Amino acid sequence: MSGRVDAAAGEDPRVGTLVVHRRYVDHGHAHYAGGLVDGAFGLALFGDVATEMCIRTDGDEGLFAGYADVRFHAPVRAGDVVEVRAELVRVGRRSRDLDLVLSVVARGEPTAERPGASRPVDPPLVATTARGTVVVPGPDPA
Ligand SMILES: C[C@H](N)CC(=O)SCCNC(=O)CCNC(=O)[C@H](O)C(C)(C)COP(=O)(O)OP(=O)(O)OC[C@H]1O[C@@H](n2cnc3c(N)ncnc32)[C@H](O)[C@@H]1OP(=O)(O)O
Repeated sequence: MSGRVDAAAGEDPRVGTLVVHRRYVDHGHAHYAGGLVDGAFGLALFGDVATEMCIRTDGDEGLFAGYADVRFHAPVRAGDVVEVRAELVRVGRRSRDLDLVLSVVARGEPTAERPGASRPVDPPLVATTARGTVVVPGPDPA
């Protein structure tokens, strides 16, 4: 897995912070016909990228409070390489809202002759999107 963080200007200086992870979808995750991966796999990756976001913005792993508007736009398959992005879009007192996107950036195309054949997916295929809310600890009482 790789990670990258950028910050952009916003009302709260943390708004616009971006965290990106990449991950190979190993064949142990294939759950349905055709190597299809279950939707919960993507939600677990959203949890990981949200955790790094909380670490970056608040010095704590945070806790996921909920998801809104989870959408599965396209399948994720074993052998894919996926990119997961979290962008901080709102900072509350202890809550933080994240826009979450999982895209397929490479996909396996195995054949009998070349079982390892795979190609980059360009532009990336948006597979799953959601809005998530995480909660971090409040400031220590003085
Ligand atoms: C990102 C993680 N590292 C990885 C995970 O995925 S953790 C695994 C899944 N999550 C959990 O197991 C968390 C279980 N839930 C809890 O522990 C608690 O419910 C909570 C910590 C998430 C919230 O509890 P509490 O601290 O008592 O909340 P409040 O004091 O009432 O509210 C604090 C702020 O959070 C907002 N909020 C609370 N619940 C929700 C919700 N379901 N959806 C959206 N927002 C929620 C609440 O509005 C407060 O916001 P502000 O502080 O005013 O900004």
